[in-house]
Order: sequence, then C-alpha cells, then structure tokens
Amino acid sequence: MNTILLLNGPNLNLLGQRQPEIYGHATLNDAVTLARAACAEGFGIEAKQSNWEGQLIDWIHEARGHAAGIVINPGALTHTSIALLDALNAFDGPVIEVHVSQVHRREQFRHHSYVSLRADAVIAGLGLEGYAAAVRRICDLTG
Ligand SMILES: O=C1C[C@@](O)(C(=O)O)C[C@@H](O)[C@@H]1O
Repeated sequence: MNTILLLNGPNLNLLGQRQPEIYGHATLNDAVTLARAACAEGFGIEAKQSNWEGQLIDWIHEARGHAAGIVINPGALTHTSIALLDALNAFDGPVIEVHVSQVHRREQFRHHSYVSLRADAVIAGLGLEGYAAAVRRICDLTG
C-alpha cells in the first residue's frame, strides 16, 4: 500500500465552523473522506492535523522514506514558516500545496507562500475538491 500523507495545519480543525463565508460549511472529516475516495487502487491516506508547527515538521520527517507523497494545507504557516519549507525540502516525493480559499484574492500577506518554493503543484480556491485533485495527482505521479 502506497501512503499519501494528508497534512492540515493550524485552525483547519475548525473547517465548517470557522469563517464559513470563506471556507464553506464542510468539515475536515469531509475533506479526508473526499481525499480517500480520490485514491487510486493501491494507495491509502494517512490524515493528520495539528495547530503546532513542530508537530507538522515531525510528521514530515517521519514521512521520509515511508510516504509516496504529501498533500499539505499549511494554513497560515504557509505565509510564515521557513522551518516547514526546510522540512518539506528534506522529503523526496511529490508535495502538493492546497488552500481551500483563493488566497490570491485575499489580503496581500496571503499572496506569498514559502511552501510554494517546494510544492510540485499549488491548488487554491477549489474548496475541498482541491484535496481530491491533489491526491489524484500524487497517485498519477507515483503510481
Ligand atoms: O488557515 C488558512 C487557510 C488557508 O490555507 C486555506 O485553506 O484557504 C489559507 C490561509 O491563508 C489561511 O491562513
């Protein structure tokens, strides 16, 4: 079984409750369900969420030599975390960055992403469908 690590960062545990006018009413569990359904045969999803930068970094380290690829929505750490970028740079497989909202139509500070310097693809504004598209892409790249 090929594992795809699906990582969600700070505040994404509140999907569905948090600013629904921006992020919609669906929950993180809904996102994981969509991601699982998008897996090609022989692939599985390991889904994790943390509000802690160091925890996300530890999970990326653990994925080295183990996961086929990483789908990550780093939340606000997207715009601030060089440490997360460094951790992703130490991972060999494909990395796809997902944002539920269309960050480029929002505040200026959301337009820059450290993670994009590593990501093989960036999906923003597709809502939860972005997670499914990212999973399909990793299956295509690594299957
Ligand atoms: O927490 C989030 C969620 C987000 O990553 C998104 O999914 O649209 C966009 C980020 O700017 C924000 O800080």
